[in-house]
Amino acid sequence: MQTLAPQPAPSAISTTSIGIYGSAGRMGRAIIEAIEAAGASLAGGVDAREDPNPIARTADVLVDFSTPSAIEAHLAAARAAGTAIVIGTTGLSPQHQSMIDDVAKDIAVLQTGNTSLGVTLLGILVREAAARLGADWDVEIVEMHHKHKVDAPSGTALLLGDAAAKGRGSSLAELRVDSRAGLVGARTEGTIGFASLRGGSVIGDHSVIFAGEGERIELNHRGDDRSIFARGAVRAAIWLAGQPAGRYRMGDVLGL
Ligand SMILES: NC(=O)C1=CN([C@@H]2O[C@H](COP(=O)(O)OP(=O)(O)OC[C@H]3O[C@@H](n4cnc5c(N)ncnc54)[C@H](OP(=O)(O)O)[C@@H]3O)[C@@H](O)[C@H]2O)C=CC1
Ligand SMILES: O=C(O)C1=N[C@H](C(=O)O)C[C@H](O)C1
Repeated sequence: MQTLAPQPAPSAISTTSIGIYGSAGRMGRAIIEAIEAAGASLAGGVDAREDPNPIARTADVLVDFSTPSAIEAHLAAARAAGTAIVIGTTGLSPQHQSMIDDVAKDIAVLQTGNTSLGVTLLGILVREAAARLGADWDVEIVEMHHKHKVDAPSGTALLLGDAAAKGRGSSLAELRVDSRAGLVGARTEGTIGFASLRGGSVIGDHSVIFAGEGERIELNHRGDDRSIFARGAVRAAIWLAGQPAGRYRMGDVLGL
């Protein structure tokens, strides 16, 4: 396992001006507070049915916590203005991922299902555990979120599943099994299962379970407050604003 050398949180007041796609939403509001706390400035916010282009031209960097159907227009606006963008929106399709790869040829793009420090580290631990435990250790991922969440499995669950699949030298597309119901048959060895729970005001809980014969390892993350995502998103934005074109990960920002 590599030695972890986390980068300290930036202490100097940032002068970066940040534009938000999805500014009136739960995350948008938390990000406005985090921008203020970081001493950065808010270039403005855009929500549904508003033109995404003007803010892309005035902001130093954009953050997107909106909805998958808006991603194409937001990427196009960022690319046309030459402005870096952090994408936190989840529920993205493989087509969205291809669009992001394409736009990242021209501008800096960081896409992640979770901007928190804790989940970024958890992804590394999951990959390591999956690599060290044999394929006879079954991997199951359980997530719970608030009742308003519209996508499942969560972006974080998929990020953690991807880490486990990579640890096994494979891809999540090959191993993924979504929630089971009915006479589904016995578990296929090597697959990665997902279960999604929804209710109340849960901010975001994730468990990665490695189940072996007679023993079990569980790696958990519990989010108590949206500020963990908002702080990470602002930190990522400030960092990304200075980067050349390319596709980046939260681990690049945090030095993990
Ligand atoms: N990566 C991470 O760390 C995290 C990711 N997320 C993800 O962020 C996304 C947003 O979550 P949350 O804030 O809870 O959701 P909300 O529904 O509270 O907010 C979504 C916002 O996006 C706006 N919106 C909708 N369509 C557009 C559009 N075409 N252009 C611009 N804005 C638009 C909505 O505006 P209106 O109300 O007018 O429709 C709303 O203000 C989700 O995909 C969620 O999973 C959430 C937390 C952490
Ligand atoms: O919609 C949410 O709230 C969250 N979404 C992200 C996800 O899909 O994983 C991150 C976090 O868990 C909260």
